[in-house]
Amino acid sequence: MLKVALCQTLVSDKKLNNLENAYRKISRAAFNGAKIVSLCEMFNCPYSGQYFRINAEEEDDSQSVDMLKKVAKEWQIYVVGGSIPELCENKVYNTSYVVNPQGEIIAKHRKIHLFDVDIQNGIRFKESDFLSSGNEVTVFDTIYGRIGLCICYDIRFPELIRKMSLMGAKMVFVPAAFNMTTGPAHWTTLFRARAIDNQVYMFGISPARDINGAYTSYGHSIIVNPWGEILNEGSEFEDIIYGEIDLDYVDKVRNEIPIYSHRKPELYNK
Ligand SMILES: NC(=O)CCC(=O)C(=O)O
Repeated sequence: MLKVALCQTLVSDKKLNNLENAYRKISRAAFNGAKIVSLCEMFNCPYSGQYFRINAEEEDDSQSVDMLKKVAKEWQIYVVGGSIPELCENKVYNTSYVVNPQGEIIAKHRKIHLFDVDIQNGIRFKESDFLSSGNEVTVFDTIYGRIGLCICYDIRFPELIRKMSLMGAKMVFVPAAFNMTTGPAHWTTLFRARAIDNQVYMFGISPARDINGAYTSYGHSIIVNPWGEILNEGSEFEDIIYGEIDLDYVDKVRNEIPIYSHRKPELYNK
């Protein structure tokens, strides 16, 4: 069994506090036996347009990435570093870094699908006013097997998670920050759907809810198994959510309902 932890941190506009809080939470999760620990989307600044550029960091000059490397090496764990605003050639990306137990970056995902929505009597957000989009599907290898990685709104694109599964991912991490319109409506269903669709473990990592913040996250970080069952789900408050993962169970479900050998891509991949 593999112990995974999701750190649902309360993110403020004080970057150093956010980094210290993330460092403490990751350390506690590792102390409690987690071997893979993940943070939420934009763990170093609030998920709100005005904070992205002023908190953006270049990869080789990044306090946030340095913290991820340090804590991963100290505790000999994998850290899925939620996401941060990444500055590159004057563009800002919503980027997730993954660090191995040696403290090296082994993956980097730039959010592909930007959250541009306008819901009547609900949330209006235009991420593309502030951020540029990535254009690569991200999977990475660990001693526990291949893992897929995408960010928040990316989960709404089933083809993306299917692609990761076809590339061999048995677990998919989704640092995210759903809100009070779409969170209650879709969060749980999306994670369960992607888990059942692809027979993978799905991990959703949210910031804690800050009702006074510029953006109110839903919270409810979640772990779903390949059968679509919720193994653990957080509340709206700060917390660490743990899950015991059995990767043989992925194979069991895939053998029992062999969708990968039954699929007929020649009919629908046109
Ligand atoms: N940060 C995001 O991409 C938010 C996505 C979201 O809330 C959704 O409903 O999708």
